Amino acid sequence: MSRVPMLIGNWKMNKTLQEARDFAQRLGQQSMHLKPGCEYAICAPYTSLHLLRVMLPAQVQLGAQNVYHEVSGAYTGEISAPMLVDFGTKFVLAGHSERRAIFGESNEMIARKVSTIMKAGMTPILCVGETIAEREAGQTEHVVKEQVLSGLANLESGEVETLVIAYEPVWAIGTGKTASVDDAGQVIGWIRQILVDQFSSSVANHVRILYGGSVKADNIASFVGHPEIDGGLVGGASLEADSFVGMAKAIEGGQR
Ligand SMILES: O=C[C@H](O)COP(=O)(O)O
Repeated sequence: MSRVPMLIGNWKMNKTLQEARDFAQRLGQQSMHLKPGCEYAICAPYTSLHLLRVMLPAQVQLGAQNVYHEVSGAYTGEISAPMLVDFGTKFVLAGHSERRAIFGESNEMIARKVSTIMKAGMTPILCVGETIAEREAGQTEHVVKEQVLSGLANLESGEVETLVIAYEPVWAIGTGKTASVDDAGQVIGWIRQILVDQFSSSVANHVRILYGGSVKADNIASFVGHPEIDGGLVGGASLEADSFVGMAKAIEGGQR
């Protein structure tokens, strides 16, 4: 089956309101380049969500970078899924390697977030990927399998087929080093096989699996051109509207 490719920006902890406004204005001026054959979203800091909801071109959906698994209560500093739904948020990242490494999120916590996001009617983007030490020790397949299976542990098959997975080798994030298209395609192929074994071929064929790690306008088409890779989760290159549009054009111009 053919899956609609995705271009998802992750701003991480970047942009004041003025900077977010400048981005949205510039993107709006070029929105004719955001063609319907691809799905677009920006995962912004909470502080920019309202502004982006108002200002982003209609083709670009709203995403958040994190959520807490409880709905309300005494959890100082946290944001719940219903609060994100209020802003019109469609996607929420779960298990980004920066959350795992810097904030100590375990596979179990990530699984709770994934089901919370799904139950609230939003789409989780479950991020998985090995460190350089794990890759060099030949553990990539094992690590990714554990992250995928534990991340999805609280979902039914019908829920799994609507979610998005992002394979982001930790050593390729923000470093300028990308995985080769073949290596990324191989790991994403393993992930799809895990979904076949655990759920069914039909579920596995629906799930979009993205590559992330130093993706930009001049390399995204080669990733999306690989039959297993359904788009990009992009950090640095999503911060400028021109570069976001450059990636959209590259996907549109690529062979898929
Ligand atoms: O979520 C995005 C990834 O961490 C990739 O970031 P990057 O494109 O800056 O390498």
